[in-house]
Amino acid sequence: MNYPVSANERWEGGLPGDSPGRVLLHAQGIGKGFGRRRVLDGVELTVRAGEVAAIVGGNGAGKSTLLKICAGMIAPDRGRVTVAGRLGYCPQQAGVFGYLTPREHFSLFGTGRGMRGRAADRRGRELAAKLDWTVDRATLTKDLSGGTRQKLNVVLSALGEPDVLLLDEPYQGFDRGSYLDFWKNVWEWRAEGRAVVVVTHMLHQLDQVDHVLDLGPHRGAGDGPGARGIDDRPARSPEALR
Ligand SMILES: Nc1ncnc2c1ncn2[C@@H]1O[C@H](COP(=O)(O)OP(=O)(O)OP(=O)(O)O)[C@@H](O)[C@H]1O
Repeated sequence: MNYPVSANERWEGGLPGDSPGRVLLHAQGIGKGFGRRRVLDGVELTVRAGEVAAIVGGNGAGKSTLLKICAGMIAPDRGRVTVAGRLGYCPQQAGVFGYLTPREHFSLFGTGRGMRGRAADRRGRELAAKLDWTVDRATLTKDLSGGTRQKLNVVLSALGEPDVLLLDEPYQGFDRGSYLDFWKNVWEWRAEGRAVVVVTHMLHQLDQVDHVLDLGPHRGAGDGPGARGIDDRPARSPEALR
């Protein structure tokens, strides 16, 4: 998806009151089910330039499903998603190749986004360094540790300077220092005017994000969807979510 946001488009979901940036991601009335199970129902998410949104909820609440819909990986049953600009998506399961090195990934993914191979390699290593990862030339991706493979996943999503970053539990396997580095990157991306959406089970950072979309606890099949729609107020404190 690479649709411009038209100035006269009428959003139904309401917009954050005091955020200056233009809308970069707008998910409107999203509904999705699998078989008889409704997972998402009427979910709204609006993220402007320079904002960070967190998607929280219990296992099976539909967080990854919503992100995949926003990334254009799967279609919603109802509703629509509008993305302005370039999109970077970090899936929960890394889509990487075991017999390529990380640097080969940088070139491959970067050139796919219009970068020159060398520039992509350089930028990939810069982004890796920001996660405290010094990339060597020889190690194959299959031989990376789980946390480092996940860093590769994050770096690949951020290559090509996307306007909208969708990150699905991106720090799995990170040590504490790398976890803090990751959030530093998020604040930098926000400062650069990107829109960042993070699916997370970690509630510590929620008082620092601009929006929290709480998809509620997973209640099991038959209890209806966990999705309750966007909380488009300023982010609640972690205490409020417990
Ligand atoms: N392709 C699919 N086919 C059938 N059911 C699916 C499919 N994808 C997801 N589901 C179901 O939809 C529900 C929501 O899944 P999803 O992965 O979005 O949850 P989640 O909130 O990301 O969970 P977790 O916190 O465990 O990662 C689950 O019950 C899951 O089994």
